[in-house]
Amino acid sequence: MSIHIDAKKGDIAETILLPGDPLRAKWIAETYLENPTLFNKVRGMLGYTGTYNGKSVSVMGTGMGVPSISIYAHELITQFGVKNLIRVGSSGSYQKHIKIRDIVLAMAASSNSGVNELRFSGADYAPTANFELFQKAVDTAKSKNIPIKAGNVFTSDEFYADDFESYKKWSKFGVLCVEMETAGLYTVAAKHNVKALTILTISDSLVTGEVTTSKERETTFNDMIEIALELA
Ligand SMILES: O=P(O)(O)O[C@H]1O[C@H](CO)[C@@H](O)[C@H]1O
Ligand SMILES: O=c1cc[nH]c(=O)[nH]1
Repeated sequence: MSIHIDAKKGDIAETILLPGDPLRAKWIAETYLENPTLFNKVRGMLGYTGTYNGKSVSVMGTGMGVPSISIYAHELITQFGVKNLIRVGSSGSYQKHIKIRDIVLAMAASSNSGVNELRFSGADYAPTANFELFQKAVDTAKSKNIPIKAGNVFTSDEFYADDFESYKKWSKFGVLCVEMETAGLYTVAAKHNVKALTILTISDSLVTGEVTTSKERETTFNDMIEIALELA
């Protein structure tokens, strides 16, 4: 047991899917895993382990934002021996050509989060995806005929930005979309020499104003999950 995860060593698989929403974790476990067993409900952050195509896989919510996912990633890696951390999240599009329900692989994460500025004494650190997981996700998507986009994403500390228009600077510099955890996840994984990848489904667009419902964000987005599960 760690401070935030009520499990024993061995209860959690080496590969874990990490949605922000714990109810999406429950939906993934109940929809895709054989014999899912609940290993955590501390703070309602539901975590399950089951099998997918005969391989042991876990799924657990992370909550929202860099501090929350950093706590869970740290404990999963250091206390439970997790080796492959795959975030499956929702994201807002920054580009006209990135449309609702598109899938984006985060090659790298720009951020306005202060944690790495603090960690690296004011210097820049570029949190990047693990190449092996990235390549496997690209190959899996191709074999399943699932179109994907890939590039730089923005990990924001704000969901409701004071200046809505501020996204346009990132958009101009080629950033594809916004979410709130990847820079933290990639940094913690790198620190501990384990693998991480973020797969996102576009849930809304800052460009067009389109949105999906919270129920859709909880229980759809199957293509992203089907790619992630093949990485186990
Ligand atoms: O759908 P999840 O994985 O929670 O991801 C996105 O959704 C939340 C905001 O609604 C943030 O956590 C953001 O990163
Ligand atoms: O962090 C997020 C996630 C989805 N949509 C957004 O606008 N921001």
